[in-house]
Amino acid sequence: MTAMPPLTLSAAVEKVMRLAPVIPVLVIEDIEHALPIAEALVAGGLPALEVTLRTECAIEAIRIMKQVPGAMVGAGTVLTPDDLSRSLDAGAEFIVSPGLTPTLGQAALDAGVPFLPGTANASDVMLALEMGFNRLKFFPAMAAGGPPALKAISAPLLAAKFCPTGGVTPENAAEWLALDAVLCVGGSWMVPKGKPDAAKIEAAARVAAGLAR
Ligand SMILES: O=C(O)C(=O)C[C@H](O)[C@H](O)COP(=O)(O)O
Repeated sequence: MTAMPPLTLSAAVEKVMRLAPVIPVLVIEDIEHALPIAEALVAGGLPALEVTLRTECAIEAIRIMKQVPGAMVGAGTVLTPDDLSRSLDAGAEFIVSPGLTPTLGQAALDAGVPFLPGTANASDVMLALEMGFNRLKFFPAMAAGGPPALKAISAPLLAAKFCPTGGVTPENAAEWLALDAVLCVGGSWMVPKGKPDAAKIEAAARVAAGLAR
């Protein structure tokens, strides 16, 4: 793949972030769950799906979820260039990481893939900006200080826009989405552990998709 210049990649990340107010963060324990979960989330209005590489079947889940019309499937918990390349081989359309290392950032730039690196403080954001990334995850959002922390961090770093993730809930999502620096939030609450209940997942997705921003 030809590497895209960083600005184009930022626009591509922003497109993913603007698909819906919430990006579901998914931990797929059983490959049989992948299709019903993706179908229910997309039906409920959440097309961007982040499949975390925390389970054995995550890479296969990316392949399967991509079959759902309208789904935009990305990989989360991408920690190394090897994780990144396995995700891309499976067809991941965007990459999310809990943090940022120069090695991983460079691998994402070389691959020309939309990349949402995790940041938790001003230095993290400055490193990301230095590398050409300005659409960022804020992680762990609540533990790192919640909305007041992100408001303070983003005030001098105007180029950066965020997807807070980690401790975001249906109760606090609106407060995050009201911040100027926030384009969307990430969260796992729409899909509880265990055998998926498609109707419940779709209903939770519909509420999440209806959040104002
Ligand atoms: O796996 C990753 O790449 C992460 O960075 C962590 C996830 O974003 C959070 O674990 C989601 O947090 P909750 O919505 O509080 O469950």
